[in-house]
Amino acid sequence: MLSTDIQKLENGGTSPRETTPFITFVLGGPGSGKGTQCMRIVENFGFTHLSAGDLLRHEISSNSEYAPMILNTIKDGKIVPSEVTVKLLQKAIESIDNDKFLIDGFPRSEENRLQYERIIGMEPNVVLFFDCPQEEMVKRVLNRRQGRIDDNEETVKERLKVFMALTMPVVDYYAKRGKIYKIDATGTEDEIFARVLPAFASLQFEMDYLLGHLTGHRKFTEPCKIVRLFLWTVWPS
Ligand SMILES: Nc1ncnc2c1ncn2[C@@H]1O[C@H](COP(=O)(O)OP(=O)(O)OP(=O)(O)O)[C@@H](O)[C@H]1O
Ligand SMILES: Nc1ccn([C@H]2C[C@H](O)[C@@H](COP(=O)(O)O)O2)c(=O)n1
Repeated sequence: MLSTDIQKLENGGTSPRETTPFITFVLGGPGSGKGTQCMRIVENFGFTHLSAGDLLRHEISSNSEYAPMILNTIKDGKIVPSEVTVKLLQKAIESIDNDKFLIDGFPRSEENRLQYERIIGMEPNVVLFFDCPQEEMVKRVLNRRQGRIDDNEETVKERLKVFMALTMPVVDYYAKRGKIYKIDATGTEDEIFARVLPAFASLQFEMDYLLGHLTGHRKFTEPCKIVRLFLWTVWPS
């Protein structure tokens, strides 16, 4: 057995990395605009976008052993067993050479979250929550017209029920830990992205610091900015 394989087992299956990646979970109801905004975050901040739904749809189209079960679960608007989804995420994270991941549509339930903690274990640094009224989500899903088997009135009703019953407790869990960044997901795509931008602008220093990307003069000037901001907060002039 290679030493990297041993380390892999000790890490619960995840390959050793030089730095722990910066992980952002992206949550919100069906059609709240998660995927749309993730594309913009990728363009602007260099994240790799991993959509749990896309990984599962890819399994269906590649006819894997799980394909029939995943297809039926998605058709019914329910949640695929966490072992399957977490394994797909783990494989994707291990195979991609980036240190910033946007994990979209995950964790969808407490079971998803616990399985992720057991197998992958990298704490999310921040959790974006796209907050959208149900009527707007239904309108967007029914207008999507991308041929998805779950974009119909009956399935969307079930997905909304599942979202309220199983995903909202995950949002509450991260809110209690101060990790939720809630975004009003109404309005145009541009208006919503304008609300997303400040989240990443304020995280830029933390990301660069944790990932060891502060180089040259920024090693000195960035901590100085934080100290100045702190002093200004305590003793505004
Ligand atoms: N601000 C917006 N206003 C109107 N339509 C939007 C807006 N943002 C996204 N859409 C459209 O709504 C549909 C759903 O958006 P998107 O796929 O990004 O949502 P999602 O949260 O990823 O959905 P799901 O969880 O069902 O995959 C898409 O057709 C998208 O083009
Ligand atoms: N963590 C997840 C993510 C997705 N699914 C299934 C059930 C969803 O309705 C469907 C589509 O996902 P979306 O593209 O809307 O994010 O995929 C799941 O079971 N577990």
